[in-house]
Amino acid sequence: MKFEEWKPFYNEIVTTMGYDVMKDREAAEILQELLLKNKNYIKPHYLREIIEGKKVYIFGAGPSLELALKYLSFKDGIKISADGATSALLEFGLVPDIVVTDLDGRFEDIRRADLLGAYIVVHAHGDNIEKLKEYVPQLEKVLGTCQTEPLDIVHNFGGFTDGDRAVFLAEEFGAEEIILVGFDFGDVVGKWSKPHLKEHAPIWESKRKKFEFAQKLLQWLKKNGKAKIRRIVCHPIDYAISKCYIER
Ligand SMILES: Nc1ncnc2c1ncn2[C@@H]1O[C@H](COP(=O)(O)OP(=O)(O)OP(=O)(O)O)[C@@H](O)[C@H]1O
Ligand SMILES: Nc1nc2c(c(=O)[nH]1)N=C(CO)CN2
Ligand SMILES: [Mg+2]
Repeated sequence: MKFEEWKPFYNEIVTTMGYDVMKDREAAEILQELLLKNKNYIKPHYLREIIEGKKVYIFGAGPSLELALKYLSFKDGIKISADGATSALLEFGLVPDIVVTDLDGRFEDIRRADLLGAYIVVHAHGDNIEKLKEYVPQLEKVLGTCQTEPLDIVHNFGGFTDGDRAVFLAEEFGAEEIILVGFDFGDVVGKWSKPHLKEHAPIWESKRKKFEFAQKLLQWLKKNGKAKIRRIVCHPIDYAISKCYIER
């Protein structure tokens, strides 16, 4: 997505969510300085090499993620986890190829994924500056992103929440097919979404607004992008069996 296409979405997000544009810009500058100082940033073409022309599974943190990980194998594609979903993948013995995060998932798991070979796409925004300062120096292979104007080594491919940003990233780097897993949205937030959640939780107001933007952005991309985007849905049949299928 070009920055000019992203701008109207961002303006609406800032107005609805009450974000501070100057702080979002400051976060992007801080992330760029941290990456230059620690020399732990990667060039975007690394991601193109692994994504272009491929089937890409993108894992969100919705409640159905557990059933999908239990009953399906994801061997025939590249795996991108959105933040908290990284913990679930690791729990099921899968290592994501790429993690997309604003660093509010369980950091031990994000760092473990990095050490096991994943590229970590770290997003800078006005409300995660302290996390950037603490965690970015501990990572090895980072691609920086922001939601304001892109900088030399901090990119903006479009997208808002970790989940839909991962989808915009896959589109940007030429994925042929994108399959969403654990993208339930709805009224229940999956327990992997936040480190303090022990169980799936009823949705709170700011998260509901985030989900609305995420869904709107995904609709836009389905219409305007090149990749075919589909979703895996999983329903429990009884305590031992589940039915998972790809939505048409
Ligand atoms: N029901 C759901 N519960 C949790 N995540 C979901 C759900 N449905 C879809 N998702 C997607 O999975 C992604 C998981 O990311 P996660 O919740 O860890 O971080 P996030 O986007 O940074 O959210 P927040 O800003 O609230 O921390 C979300 O960004 C969202 O796009
Ligand atoms: N300023 C600001 N920007 C964001 C935020 C956030 O909490 N604050 N959360 C995001 C991920 O959902 C993406 N962008
Ligand atoms: Mg997050």
